[in-house]
Amino acid sequence: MSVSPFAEHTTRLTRSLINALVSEHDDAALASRVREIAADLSAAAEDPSVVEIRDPMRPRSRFRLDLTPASSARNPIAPPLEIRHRVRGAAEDDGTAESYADVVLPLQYQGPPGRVHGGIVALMLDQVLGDAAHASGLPPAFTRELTLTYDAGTPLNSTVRVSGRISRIEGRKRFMEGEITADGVVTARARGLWISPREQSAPASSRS
Ligand SMILES: CCCCCCCCCC(=O)SCCNC(=O)CCNC(=O)[C@H](O)C(C)(C)COP(=O)(O)OP(=O)(O)OC[C@H]1O[C@@H](n2cnc3c(N)ncnc32)[C@H](O)[C@@H]1OP(=O)(O)O
Repeated sequence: MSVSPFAEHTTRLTRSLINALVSEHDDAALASRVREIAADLSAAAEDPSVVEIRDPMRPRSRFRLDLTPASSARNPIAPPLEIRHRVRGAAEDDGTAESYADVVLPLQYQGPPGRVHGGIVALMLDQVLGDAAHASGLPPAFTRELTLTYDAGTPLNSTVRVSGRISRIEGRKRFMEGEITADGVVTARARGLWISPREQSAPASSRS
């Protein structure tokens, strides 16, 4: 579902406010940024219908009404995770359907200095693997198990790619795998199990 320009603009300004809070340690500098952001918020709220934004997110997530703290365009605590779909080709050339997002994480997502917090790494992989688990025609499923391996720091302030795909399906169970790469180097890997609740899967006679 698309998000209005006003809602997305307000989300972006709120992200800027969050960023100011973690970036500015001097109250005078913080106050200056707060005044600017407040003025922008007020100006947009004067007439939401005329608000325009550059490069709007085009949510392609399989979750129709995405309000999650992982990828919603109207939830400012979410990383700006615009999930897309592709079939791996060329270099990989295995024809596997994949969900992926290219994302830049600013300072509010920091764990160790200069690196993305491990919980945020897990959040993004959970969301992208969850999206991939809902490839067309498959019923809703929940994360049952998620195992992370942190191979290297995931950098802040530069584009990283979060990818996920189905490795195999057994009845109600979907085994998933994915990773985060920075400049083509894997920084974190995830393996997980998604399960459809019994009532959402096939009729009783064909349950697995
Ligand atoms: C509108 C936008 C929406 C956006 C949604 C975004 C979602 C983002 C991701 C999430 O946050 S999901 C939320 C976090 N996860 C949960 O809340 C799930 C909590 N768990 C459950 O609700 C239930 O455990 C679940 C529905 C997943 C499964 O319940 P069941 O009672 O149907 O499972 P059951 O224990 O019977 O296990 C099913 C099968 O898997 C097997 N199994 C369980 N754990 C396993 C494991 N770890 N490895 C291998 N097999 C396993 C289990 O043995 C069994 O095998 P059999 O069918 O052969 O008997």
